[in-house]
Amino acid sequence: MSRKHPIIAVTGSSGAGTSTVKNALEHIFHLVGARAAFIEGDSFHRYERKAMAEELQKAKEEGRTLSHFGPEGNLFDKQLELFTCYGESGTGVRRKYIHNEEEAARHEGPPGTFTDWEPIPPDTDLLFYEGLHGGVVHGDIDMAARVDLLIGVCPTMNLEWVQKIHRDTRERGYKEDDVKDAIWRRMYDYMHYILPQFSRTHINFQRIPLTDTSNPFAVSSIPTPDQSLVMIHLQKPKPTVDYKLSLKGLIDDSSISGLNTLVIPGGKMMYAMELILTERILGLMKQRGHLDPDAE
Ligand SMILES: Nc1ncnc2c1ncn2[C@@H]1O[C@H](COP(=O)(O)OP(=O)(O)OP(=O)(O)O)[C@@H](O)[C@H]1O
Ligand SMILES: O=C(CO)[C@H](O)[C@H](O)COP(=O)(O)O
Repeated sequence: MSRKHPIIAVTGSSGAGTSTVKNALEHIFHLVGARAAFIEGDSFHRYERKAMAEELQKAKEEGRTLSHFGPEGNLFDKQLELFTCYGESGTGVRRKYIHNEEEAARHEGPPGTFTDWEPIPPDTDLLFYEGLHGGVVHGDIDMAARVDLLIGVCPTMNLEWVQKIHRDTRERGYKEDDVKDAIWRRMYDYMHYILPQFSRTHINFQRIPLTDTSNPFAVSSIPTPDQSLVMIHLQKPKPTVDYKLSLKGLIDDSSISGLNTLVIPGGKMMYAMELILTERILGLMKQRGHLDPDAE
């Protein structure tokens, strides 16, 4: 945690929709005049694609677990180094993992490789991490402890798979069977490193489909916002009754379903995020003594 150099992290599994939520956050940063250093979680993978395939084969022969969800597949120490360094001095290094041809053209490197490490831009107001491990805890590594605002994006599991299957087959060129294998291979690490993060978050957003996603591999299109609800769990700080009631009043057709949970129509998710997160981000900006006077 850092008053002077805060860190905001959006954490979720592959296909959960963290990149989509990043767009809402970018909009809020623009509204409040916050300059952010953007960090992509996939850039902390340990191996490039070809090396990962070789390591996966070795792990299979040796009966070891290896996936992009766990410590063997990622440089948690390097990510912690960035979070620590940024919190202390507002500096650090970043790189990108190039997923496909489109990104390859943008970053001048082949798909499945990393760009070089480079310093993050100077004079930013906050660091924004989006990826798999914003709140991971493993051994001596406690990423969550370094994060000032940790947001979980966790659709119901079937919907998460639907989104991953669509994205990987349509945008990343994988076959359905490859995606099936990847989901299966990652399950141990999913349970041990991805899921526990959602108990450390400040807020979780969980999209709930209202169409039949019972067989994710047979779903022809991703449920639209109108075909879903969103559960918002306000974990830290615990919201007051007045705050919950005011949110309910501001979001049409919402309901309070539990002590700290609100359910809203799927189409209102971006609005709700703006409503809830803008205030929290303004709070972080105030703490560091940097606030655009027009932002409120
Ligand atoms: N709220 C949403 N409504 C409809 N579709 C969504 C929503 N969120 C995500 N999707 C769809 O799900 C797929 C995965 O979303 P996205 O790329 O944001 O996931 P991700 O968590 O960033 O994945 P990764 O970290 O692996 O890149 C995309 O096709 C996206 O359009
Ligand atoms: O989205 C992912 C993790 O969040 C990808 O699975 C990961 O980045 C590796 O990509 P690829 O298998 O295409 O090399």
